[in-house]
Amino acid sequence: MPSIFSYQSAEVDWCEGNFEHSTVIAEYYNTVNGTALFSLLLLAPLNFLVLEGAGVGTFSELQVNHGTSIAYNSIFSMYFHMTLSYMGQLLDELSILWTLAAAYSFWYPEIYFPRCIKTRKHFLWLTGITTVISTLMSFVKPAINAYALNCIAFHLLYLTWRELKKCNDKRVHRMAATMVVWWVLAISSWISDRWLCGFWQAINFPYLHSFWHVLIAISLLYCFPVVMYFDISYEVPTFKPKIEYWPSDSWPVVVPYIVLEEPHKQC
Ligand SMILES: CCCCCCCC/C=C\CCCCCCCC(=O)N[C@@H](CO)[C@H](O)/C=C/CCCCCCCCCCCCC
Ligand SMILES: [Ca+2]
Ligand SMILES: [Zn+2]
Repeated sequence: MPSIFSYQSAEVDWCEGNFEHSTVIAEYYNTVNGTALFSLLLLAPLNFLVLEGAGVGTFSELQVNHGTSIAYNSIFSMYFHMTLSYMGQLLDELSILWTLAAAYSFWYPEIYFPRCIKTRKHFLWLTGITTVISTLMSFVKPAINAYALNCIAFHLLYLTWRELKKCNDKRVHRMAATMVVWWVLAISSWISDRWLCGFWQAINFPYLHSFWHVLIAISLLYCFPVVMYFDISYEVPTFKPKIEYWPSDSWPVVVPYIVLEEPHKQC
């Protein structure tokens, strides 16, 4: 019986051939492109500086904490693709589950709480209990965990749509549209790698999962400011958040971030 740390003991094996470029790294390109998530960490210092300057410390702390958990996602993803071990798969999936749980706990707008939940503290308990149960269930059939995690994106899409209906800030609509386009490209790559591997191998291009890593990281780069925009609108209604791009709007490659303007609430 192989150990849970053994190479290739995971239930899942991605389309890229194993040990083709290295004797210690099972899926070379999937491992290397796992670093794409680190690029998300750019967001943490940028928003930290801007929001701290405006005296809204709590948001920046959350950003930094979130940056840390995304760093873990990135490290566990690389470990998984390097070893294709059962432990690697669970660390990868469970770190995503707990990062999403933390994001929901802090940023899920109160107006969408279930009727029986009256305070954010109660919501924290609900999220915590749901996450612990999901963690235990994830050992039953690890191969379906990633599908379940991907379904959460549909809930995020639904929330974004509900919020956009109430919002007339064109920059937010544009940012949300950009996030969705990158996510569609990302999820198409992920599904294609899983379901059409024979085809990609036949044309000698089994690298779609490594594209997923980069595309989902870009989508999240746009997702965070959208989520923060709505959170600030609810939590600090005296400020009006505004989406800005670094280094400027006109550059082809930009990092989005939030600045705060007083007073007025638009969404
Ligand atoms: C009010 C809630 C706000 C939520 C904000 C979003 C917080 C993001 C939290 C987690 C980051 C996810 C990091 C992804 C790591 C990918 C690692 C990876 O590739 N793992 C694969 C194996 O290597 C595995 O098969 C993939 C599993 C599926 C992961 C699904 C993640 C969904 C994240 C939601 C993305 C939303 C983007 C915009 C949606 C329209
Ligand atoms: Ca493989
Ligand atoms: Zn991966």
